[in-house]
Amino acid sequence: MPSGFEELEHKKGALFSTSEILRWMEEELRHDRKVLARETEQSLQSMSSGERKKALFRYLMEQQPEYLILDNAFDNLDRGSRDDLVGKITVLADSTSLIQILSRRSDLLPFIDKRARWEGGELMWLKHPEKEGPGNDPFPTALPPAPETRVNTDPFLIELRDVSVSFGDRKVLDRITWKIAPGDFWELRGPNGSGKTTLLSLITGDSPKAYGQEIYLFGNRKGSGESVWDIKQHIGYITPSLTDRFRGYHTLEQMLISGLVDSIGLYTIPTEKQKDLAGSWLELLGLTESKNTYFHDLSKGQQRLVMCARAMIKHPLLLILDEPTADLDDHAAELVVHLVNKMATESHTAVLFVSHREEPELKPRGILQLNPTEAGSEGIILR
Ligand SMILES: Nc1ncnc2c1ncn2[C@@H]1O[C@H](COP(=O)(O)OP(=O)(O)OP(=O)(O)O)[C@@H](O)[C@H]1O
Repeated sequence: MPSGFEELEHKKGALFSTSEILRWMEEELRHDRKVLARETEQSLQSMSSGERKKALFRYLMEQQPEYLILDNAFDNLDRGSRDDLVGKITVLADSTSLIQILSRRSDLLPFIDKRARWEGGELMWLKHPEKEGPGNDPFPTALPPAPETRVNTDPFLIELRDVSVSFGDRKVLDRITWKIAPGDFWELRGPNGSGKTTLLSLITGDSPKAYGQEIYLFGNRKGSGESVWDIKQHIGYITPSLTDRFRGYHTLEQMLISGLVDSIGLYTIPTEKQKDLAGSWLELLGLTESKNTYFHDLSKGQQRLVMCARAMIKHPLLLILDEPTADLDDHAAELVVHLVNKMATESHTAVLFVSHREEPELKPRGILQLNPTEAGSEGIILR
């Protein structure tokens, strides 16, 4: 037991974390055993991240732990689900010891009275609240140019007309009409389970639910014979889980160049032109000295910046950033938001930012809000 936690030594503890959810998902897939959501037919895999968190919390409460570790408990939660969880935790705090691990200062529960910082492999107990970091422009150089000029004559990259999606009886999207034009900067908002991931999968060509609907992707009507590849070649995409697909040893330079050839890892010898372009991105990120460093040796925040740069390096027509600040601390999240603002303003790429957490520094020019109703979520354009 680390110093400071001796009183919990022989007590029964429980862990509320994303890794626990992943563990139960694995259990469900491998052994076909439902533990977290026994009362529903639905698999954990198909649940929204908010629904999974609720299921884990319910299960842990049944175990009646004497202390509970909350590992970034509010990541991936919208405001309503977060308030709901804060309420439950506040009640629990009367009878149970809590250890809150957090990366974003705004997540700190008001009644947590002892604080420590994890630094250099050690726990440092804090006497005073920490100060905010400085807010200078972290990326002063210009955005590296597109490797080739693309000619796009379509007025809209994406067009959805009255698109509805249901899974069995569950109505998820209700008559969504939305257009993304070249160079737009959109934020997609909506509470947990409102259908954000479902909507993204219609745009990326990954959902069979797109068939038979009026959806136009990069000038083609969906279902007109285009392949998923035809769609994906126009899209740069990141989700936090994409990082997990890069197993093995890839240097930063290789990681960036792999974004030009759309591969997970680099299996061709890069040209000098590709190396120069990767060099310009490394300079922008302040990582020039680290060009031969392995991606997995970077901090999580640096990895996320590199993943954003990798998705943007070819200046795709559409860049989709799905929860790009999830699991990051304040400073790292701020850097990602600055980089996204820069990519949106200094390029012709349309940017779509999806996040539960309101990022105050994000400067989208349009917001699509999904509002759940009985008939599925309606899409409201806020700006
Ligand atoms: N394959 C599926 N089968 C059954 N239900 C599904 C399936 N995929 C999604 N759903 C349901 O559709 C709803 C919308 O899910 P979706 O993942 O799109 O929401 P979300 O807004 O991305 O949520 P979150 O922000 O929590 O990730 C949820 O209630 C989810 O359980």
